[in-house]
Amino acid sequence: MKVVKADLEHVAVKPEQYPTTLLPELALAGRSNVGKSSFINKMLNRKGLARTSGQPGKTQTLNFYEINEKLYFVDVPGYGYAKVSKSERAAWGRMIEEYLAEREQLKAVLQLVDIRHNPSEDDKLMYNWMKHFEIPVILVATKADKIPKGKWQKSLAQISKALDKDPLDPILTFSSETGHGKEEAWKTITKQLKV
Ligand SMILES: Nc1nc2c(ncn2[C@@H]2O[C@H](COP(=O)(O)OP(=O)(O)OP(=O)(O)O)[C@@H](O)[C@H]2O)c(=O)[nH]1
Repeated sequence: MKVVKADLEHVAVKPEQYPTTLLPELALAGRSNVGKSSFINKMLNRKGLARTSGQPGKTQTLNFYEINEKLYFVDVPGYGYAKVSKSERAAWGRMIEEYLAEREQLKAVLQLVDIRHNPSEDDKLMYNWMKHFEIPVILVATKADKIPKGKWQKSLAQISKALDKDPLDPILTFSSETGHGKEEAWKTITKQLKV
């Protein structure tokens, strides 16, 4: 998809602050530091739109990016960041759960995992939880430039196995560094969201 317009339109911590439009939404989830902000910026051709900090755990709100007046990317705060307190973690859980479990406009979740590592317990919990709620998941293995291309398939197979991935959920490779996987990701997203 050619992105002609992309802006952060809504920042929410509760449902009253969600957009009132009926555009389809794609939520983006992943461990802190997995490369979510970099993914968003690359997909939207906008360098500084989503913050890339190198400091994990920064985003604590649901950020709605409206794209071409057709769909939203919803940036969900990264999970599995060790330094947040128990109460912060609980608040995070409630906010995310409220959104993921109840939002009508949510058509799919794009879950990012690092291609170099086996999925963490948090990755597995998140994936299983989405499957429990019957939300389609698009898995994206990030930082693909960090391992040789010859190892990609093996890593994808390992990740799929560890997550007990539903065969219907696509798994793609991506690099924000090189732009690899961008077209495929857009194809998969537009198909899933029917936009
Ligand atoms: N080599 C390489 N580095 C990447 C890639 N994607 C992200 N990074 C680096 O990984 C670090 C984390 O990236 P972010 O995009 O800030 O990660 P995030 O998931 O948004 O982090 P939080 O804000 O903590 O949720 C940064 O130093 C990025 O430059 C990639 O595809 N390749």
